[in-house]
Amino acid sequence: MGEEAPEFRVESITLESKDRHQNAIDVGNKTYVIGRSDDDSKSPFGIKILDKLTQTWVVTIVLGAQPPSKSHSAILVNDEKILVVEKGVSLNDSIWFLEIDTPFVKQQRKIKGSEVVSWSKGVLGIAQKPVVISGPSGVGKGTLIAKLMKEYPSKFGFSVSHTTRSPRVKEIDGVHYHFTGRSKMEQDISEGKFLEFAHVHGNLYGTSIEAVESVTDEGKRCILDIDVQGARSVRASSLEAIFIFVCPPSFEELEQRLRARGTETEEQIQKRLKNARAELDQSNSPGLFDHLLVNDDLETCYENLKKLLSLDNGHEDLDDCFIKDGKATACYAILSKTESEILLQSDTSEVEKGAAKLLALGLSSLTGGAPGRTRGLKIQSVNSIDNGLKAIR
Ligand SMILES: Nc1nc2c(ncn2[C@@H]2O[C@H](COP(=O)(O)OP(=O)(O)O)[C@@H](O)[C@H]2O)c(=O)[nH]1
Ligand SMILES: Nc1ncnc2c1ncn2[C@@H]1O[C@H](COP(=O)(O)OP(=O)(O)O)[C@@H](O)[C@H]1O
Repeated sequence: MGEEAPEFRVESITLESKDRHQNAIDVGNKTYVIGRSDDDSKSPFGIKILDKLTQTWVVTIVLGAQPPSKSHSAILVNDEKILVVEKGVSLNDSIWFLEIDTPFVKQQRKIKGSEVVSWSKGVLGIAQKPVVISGPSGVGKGTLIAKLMKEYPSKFGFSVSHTTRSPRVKEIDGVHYHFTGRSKMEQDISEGKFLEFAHVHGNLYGTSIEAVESVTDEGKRCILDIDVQGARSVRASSLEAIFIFVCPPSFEELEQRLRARGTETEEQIQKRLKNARAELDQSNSPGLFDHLLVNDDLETCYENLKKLLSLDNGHEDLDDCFIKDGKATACYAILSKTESEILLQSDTSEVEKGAAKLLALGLSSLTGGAPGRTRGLKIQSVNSIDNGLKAIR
């Protein structure tokens, strides 16, 4: 959670501050003041909003992971978000969006009854859609996912959920789940760190935004094993995914598999079976699941799952960006803007070291956004100012 500005009247504020650590952006009746108020690089990266009509600071909740606290430049992209470009960090870490009025921010404003803004980190290229796998306990979701991860370790990554349930004998913290306490998890949920959460079989389960984004950042396709309530929440979120429901061949077979697994007490098995009936009923909810898979013979089901995944035409187009070395330190500042592109200019000293003088940042194919990353950024180097002007015309 970010800094909360106290509500007090201000007679005037100096918005044209030369302080390179702070920017002021006017949007309608508000002024967004972004950055540190002093030269101390350890001080937090603050956001303050001034209501220009009443000349008061608005108490604001800041959601999302924050940019590194370096110097930056900022520009309004549209009514929904502000682009913030950090200097002195790697290019991969330098592009951020402060969402001020996106659908997510509007929803959070309603929920929290307070002014809300949210950070979303900009990421080059488009990732493949995550895959949500749901189905009753004991149907074989974990078995299918384990097979997929074993056969394609570099293609798929598992979204490690948080849960308040106790670990089973062979489960490893951080691998199968992040095992956590209820109050800590509830606190993180209230701070907007979770994409979805649900009470399942008497425990709290949830997918943190970081769990999904860290898999996608590695260039892998993310697999989520979540219950039907979670699938519904993800459907309603900004995360575009493919939704698969795994059914048992019969209820008796499901019961047998649950018992044979031997990981639950009789009481827990009964609870899981009762919930299974409700989940099976919901699998036909209109518009919820894209595919139903029957897990009768394991190998046949696995082959069908693979077919479904290769049918999807999501694609990684990381190759169509010019900048391959996103890890090198970047010292770019915003130079100008059009509808679809923003031109970034590098420090002279960095240009002498071989950095491109100008970069064109394409904004036309952005996807996602808070509470996760903003994807689909395209960056191209531009050889000269003349070309740069052509690029932004
Ligand atoms: N909504 C939601 N459900 C989850 C999450 N992680 C696991 N689940 C679901 O919680 C239920 C119980 O999972 P678990 O305790 O591992 O038992 P199992 O399904 O019997 O193996 C399953 O339906 C999972 O799909 C999560 O992050 N969010
Ligand atoms: N097609 C199948 N036929 C028979 N047993 C299966 C099949 N798929 C999974 N199993 C077994 O059923 C049990 C439950 O599977 P699991 O993957 O743990 O289910 P889930 O993750 O959906 O709760 C495990 O012991 C697993 O080995």
